[in-house]
Amino acid sequence: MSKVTVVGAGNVGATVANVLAHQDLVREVVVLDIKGDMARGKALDSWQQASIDNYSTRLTGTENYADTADSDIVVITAGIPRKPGMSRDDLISTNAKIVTMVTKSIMEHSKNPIIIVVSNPLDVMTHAAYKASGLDSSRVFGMAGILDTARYRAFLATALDVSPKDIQAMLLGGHGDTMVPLPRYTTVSGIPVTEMISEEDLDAIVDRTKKGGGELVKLMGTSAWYAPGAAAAQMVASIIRDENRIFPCCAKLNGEYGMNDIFLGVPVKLGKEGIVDIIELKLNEAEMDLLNTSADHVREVMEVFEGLDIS
Ligand SMILES: NC(=O)C1=CN([C@@H]2O[C@H](COP(=O)(O)OP(=O)(O)OC[C@H]3O[C@@H](n4cnc5c(N)ncnc54)[C@H](O)[C@@H]3O)[C@@H](O)[C@H]2O)C=CC1
Ligand SMILES: O=C([O-])CC(=O)C(=O)O
Repeated sequence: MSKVTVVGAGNVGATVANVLAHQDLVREVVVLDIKGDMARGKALDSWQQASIDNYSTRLTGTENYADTADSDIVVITAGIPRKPGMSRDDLISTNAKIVTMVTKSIMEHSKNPIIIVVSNPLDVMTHAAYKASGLDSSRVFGMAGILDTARYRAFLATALDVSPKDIQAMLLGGHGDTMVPLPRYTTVSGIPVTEMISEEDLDAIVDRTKKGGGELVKLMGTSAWYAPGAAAAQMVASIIRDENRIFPCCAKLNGEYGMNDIFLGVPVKLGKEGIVDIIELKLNEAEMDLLNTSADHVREVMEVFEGLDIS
């Protein structure tokens, strides 16, 4: 495995490329954007950082899909981000066209890549890429849960005054305000989080996590990029290293959690062929209700997608 393409050289795409280069895991990262000079500029800037930060990964920028030929992994970040007052779902008509077009162009030059989708609204854009690619669903999935749990872990680390490194957490559902952080599956160095924080404080953190993307949009006028970029790069690393790490990712369900034909955040094992396994948690009734509500919301956005004229 040695070639990764990142589509979109904006805030998230440039960060994914830069973090990946720092991991020094792949021979080549190609950054593609309709703004070719922006892609070339950001790739060149990152490449000029190589001797300072000690990596060999070669970065190049382009607007030409021929340069993405034979990519092992493609990370799609192309599309518009939201502005204050918007929901991720408001991006659908613009981003559905972009993600579909990008995926088709990628598939003209790479036979069997793994595609990681980042563009929003995430769950439905992952479906769009899956549909446009014709790839097996084990090779097309979305980044959201690593970011959402990272926010949850950061808020908990602040509240408990501990390192975020020691907080382990799982989260399910769509990448929106209906996402389902799981306190029952949250530990601090093996200690159940519920033994370390009051129910009231934990509820407030769960609520803040659900709205975590919006909090940053409000602060910055556009959406986040450092943690999202690092999260996508972490998925790439698990695949390249064939590590079988378990992360919450947006995956196509084939009967798991009693659902079919829907892309939703669930724990998956990520290895060199993509999703090796989807892990089914033994949810209690309240958790299952929350997951069903989140799935219903994703289905509503799917209906909007099905009604769009993408061609
Ligand atoms: N899944 C997640 O957790 C997250 C998702 N996002 C989403 O990622 C997407 C990108 O966000 P940012 O990087 O902040 O936006 P940005 O505006 O900084 O960058 C987007 C880039 O996409 C490029 N682009 C647009 N159409 C294209 C096309 N047809 N082909 C190639 N490139 C194209 C633009 O020229 C621009 O450089 C947004 O949809 C945003 O909502 C952002 C953060 C987290
Ligand atoms: O909030 C947004 O629009 C971008 C995103 O998905 C996130 O940062 O979680």
